[in-house]
Amino acid sequence: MNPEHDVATPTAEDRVRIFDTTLRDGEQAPGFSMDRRAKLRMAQALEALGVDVLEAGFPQASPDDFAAVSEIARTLKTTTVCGLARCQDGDIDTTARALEKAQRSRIHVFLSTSPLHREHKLRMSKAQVVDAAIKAVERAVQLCHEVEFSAEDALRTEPDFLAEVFSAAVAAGATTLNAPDTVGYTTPSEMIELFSYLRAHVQGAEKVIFSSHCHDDLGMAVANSMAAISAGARQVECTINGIGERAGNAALEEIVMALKVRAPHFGVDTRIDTRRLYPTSRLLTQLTGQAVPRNKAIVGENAFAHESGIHQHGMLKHRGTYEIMRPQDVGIAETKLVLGKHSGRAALRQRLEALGHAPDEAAMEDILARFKTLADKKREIHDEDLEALALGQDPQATGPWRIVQLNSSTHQGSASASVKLAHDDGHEASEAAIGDGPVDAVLRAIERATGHAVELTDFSVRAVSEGGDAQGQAKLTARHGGRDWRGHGISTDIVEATALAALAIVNRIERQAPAREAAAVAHL
Ligand SMILES: CC(=O)SCCNC(=O)CCNC(=O)[C@H](O)C(C)(C)COP(=O)(O)OP(=O)(O)OC[C@H]1O[C@@H](n2cnc3c(N)ncnc32)[C@H](O)[C@@H]1OP(=O)(O)O
Ligand SMILES: CC(C)C(=O)C(=O)O
Ligand SMILES: [Mg+2]
Repeated sequence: MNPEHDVATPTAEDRVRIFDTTLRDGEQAPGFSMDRRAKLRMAQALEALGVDVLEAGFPQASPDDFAAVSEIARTLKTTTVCGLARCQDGDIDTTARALEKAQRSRIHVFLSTSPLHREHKLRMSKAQVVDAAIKAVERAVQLCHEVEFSAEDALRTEPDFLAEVFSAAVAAGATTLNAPDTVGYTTPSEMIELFSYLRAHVQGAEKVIFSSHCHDDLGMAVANSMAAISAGARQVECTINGIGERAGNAALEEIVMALKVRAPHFGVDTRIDTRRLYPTSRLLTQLTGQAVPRNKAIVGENAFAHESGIHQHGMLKHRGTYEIMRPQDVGIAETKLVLGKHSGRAALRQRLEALGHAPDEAAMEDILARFKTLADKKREIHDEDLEALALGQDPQATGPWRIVQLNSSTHQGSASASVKLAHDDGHEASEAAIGDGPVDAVLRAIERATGHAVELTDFSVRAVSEGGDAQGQAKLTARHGGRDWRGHGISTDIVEATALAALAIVNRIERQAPAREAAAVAHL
């Protein structure tokens, strides 16, 4: 790329308003419904993130959505709170009531303008559409601080008719004009063409803010939003993690970071505190139960993780070789070099050294060979595997402890568990414990029986098969001796899966302790 071309044409306004619709368009997609408590929590996080306008819901949709919008309107301090309404008196009045307590309120009225929607969905003529838009904006203007008008399916609307509707909406009092690509059909060059056309042909264009609202059906929502910005849009509508109808909306975090990382190219900025992007994304996944893909830009688990040796080697020399932004800038603690079958010597040695091992060249060759064999079998190699390799042990060994018997029960809020364990040296240990739940109780019983105290730092259970006898996989991370240890167990019973995972950790600790002591003595 020639850096000389990397400069945007300067525009009069250098700030893009972020209009977040996670709680409206995002929430209306299957699988993403949130109740009002969840919506309020998310709204507070979005205000802390620094969004300019927060579309809190569609108050006419349901009593709970009305209550959610009202509560958000009452709670937020600096963010403009917005509610969506059809061009119908009932919707507009309900939305106004929901927004009554907002420090700054916006009613967002919308109406389809494309021929397909006019003829088949609304059964309205062009004149009727213009008339309905004017009446709705005029009514809304009386009831809130500011009004946004959206021409649904704008990108499949005749441009001259779109300019006519928008001109009428401005005359009626709308101050933001939104041209949504409702079905994610358009391309970046078409976006530039349309926004340039609208800015030149809408009467009163100089008094209003043009906005884009892109869907991701063809995977171009963010690219189209960026194109709209480069053609003068100064509001973009987007959602955390890109959630929204069908394939979703443009992802907020991607737009914001594109504007930041490529600042000289776009020449405009936002008010977003980018360090809150990752925590906000995580909060949404917790509230909806919908995880983001590992390879999701900015907030996915792999966004700042590298497994391949060539990339890891480059990263160890200069992080700029394979990362265009710092993880800390989006709220992620650090870059991860994940060890797997694609890794090489450089990353392996770096991790071994971090764990306190300094193998010479010959030992390193041996560890590398065993590492590759293990990595072919196991997807990721963790610190405890490396420890075993460095200490000349078999990382896939099991024991010395195994479960002979396990019982757990829950009664009126209290849980207890008992375990009988057998050790390779022939002795058996039986212990019982109570806990906050059966999982906690079984962990306490195992600690007592084995004599190893482990502090649980992460715990997850997920189904690995379907049906009534589905297998559950428990994954535990525990802190012991100043480092993390991982274990996993699979069973149709999640308490047993947890016990197996805990025992895997205890066994690793016990297998490695004598070898580590011997290694330490050998170094003296
Ligand atoms: C592109 C978008 O994302 S638009 C927003 C989509 N979001 C939602 O629909 C979520 C909330 N929606 C709802 O809860 C319900 O659909 C409601 C409460 C709005 C309406 O429910 P109902 O009255 O039962 O109508 P229904 O949903 O079956 O059909 C929609 C009606 O709105 C009309 N309509 C659609 N858009 C508009 C509009 N912008 N302005 C005026 N009328 C509209 C349709 O023509 C249809 O009218 P009809 O009942 O006279 O045929
Ligand atoms: C209501 C409008 C803005 C919308 O969500 C769309 O057209 O996609
Ligand atoms: Mg939409």
